[in-house]
Amino acid sequence: MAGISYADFLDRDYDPAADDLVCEFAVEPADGLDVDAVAGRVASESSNGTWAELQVEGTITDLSARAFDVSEGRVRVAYPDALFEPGSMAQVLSCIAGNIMGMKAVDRIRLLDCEWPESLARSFPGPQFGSSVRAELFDAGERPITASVPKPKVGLSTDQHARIGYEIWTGGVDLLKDDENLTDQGFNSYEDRLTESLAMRDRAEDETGEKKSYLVNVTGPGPEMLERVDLAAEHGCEYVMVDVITAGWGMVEQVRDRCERHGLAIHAHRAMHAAFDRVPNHGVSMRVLAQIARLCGVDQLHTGTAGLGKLENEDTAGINEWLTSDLHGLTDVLPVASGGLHPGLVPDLLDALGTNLAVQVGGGIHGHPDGSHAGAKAFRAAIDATVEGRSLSAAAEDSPELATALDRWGTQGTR
Ligand SMILES: O=C(COP(=O)(O)O)[C@H](O)[C@H](O)COP(=O)(O)O
Ligand SMILES: [Mg+2]
Repeated sequence: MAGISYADFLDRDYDPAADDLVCEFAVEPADGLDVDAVAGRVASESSNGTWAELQVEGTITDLSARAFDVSEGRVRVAYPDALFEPGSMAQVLSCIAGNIMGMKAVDRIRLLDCEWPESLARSFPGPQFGSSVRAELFDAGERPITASVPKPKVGLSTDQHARIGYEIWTGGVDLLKDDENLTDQGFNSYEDRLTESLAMRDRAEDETGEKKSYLVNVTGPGPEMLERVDLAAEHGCEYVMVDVITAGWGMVEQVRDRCERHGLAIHAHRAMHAAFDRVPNHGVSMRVLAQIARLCGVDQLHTGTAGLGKLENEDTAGINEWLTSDLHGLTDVLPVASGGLHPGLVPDLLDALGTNLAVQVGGGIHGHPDGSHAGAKAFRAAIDATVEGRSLSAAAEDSPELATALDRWGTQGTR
């Protein structure tokens, strides 16, 4: 028998094994504690220690995490592979972002980044399609794919929603998208919306000769979500949309599994992410949330607008780079820029984020003085011009809709 206490979880000489999960935390020690004391507590509480000294025997300490790289305000912790249930994001997060977030020993603690070893990463499915949808589904060439969410975000009837779909699709947008809080309400039921919107999609495809699709929000009570996925496939949709944070990662894993049976792609909306990542130095970074989403297998993920739109963003470009770089052979994720965008922001957006992207616009299309169809044309004109290297003012000479959008919103960011 040997005693283990917090201090035993700090080991500056530890050299992480190839299959360790290494997590980087920012920590602000509470009054009276130094960073070493906090580092031991973080590794302990997130693996197999507690506040009291425990008498343990055998190899149980093989499952202990080790704080090995400790500097002012920063701690890196290595977690042994055997600590984790393969393929269970809920279990992984209960370790690395669980009790430690509420420890009195720290005033603030933020999980900043993770280095995912191959064994753990490959125990998750990863995306099925990722950024290949741009070429494979939409034949989009060099341009980003485009999406639009009808506004007002809730309250439109099914008929109004589907009609707006028709207007934006025929105006040149690729994807109609449900909003995060539109699911299956009395004013616009899931199944009616799905069938009526897809009927409009078929019409828009016939008229434009372009592929169109629909990001239908399947978020809901657990078993219902899977039924909604089945319905989306039955009715010939290529995607489902999931509010991944509010639905929970276990549910995302189930949806991913069901989508594979049907060959459906997953668009991930991140509503509520800011509850985890907005307060500086506390919570879980958007970078880590994006990593989790990729492992769980979403194909598209909202990652912000590089500060141009209406919502706070954390390092959109860095997160997008991570999502589109190799991760032990897992498929990439197509980043989605959304939130307060309008046509005048497209050049700065693509300059900051490149074109391997989906760009999603709500108010910047439906707030167009001449309506949603004109708004969609203005947005598409801005995308095409930017990709072709033309200025918006030059493009506006050929596109009265773009000229009107630029008169209304200029090229300024939103808030
Ligand atoms: O409704 C919108 C965008 O509407 P609008 O285009 O009118 O602003 C989305 O929910 C945001 O994408 C969320 O933000 P993020 O993409 O940052 O998660
Ligand atoms: Mg929204």
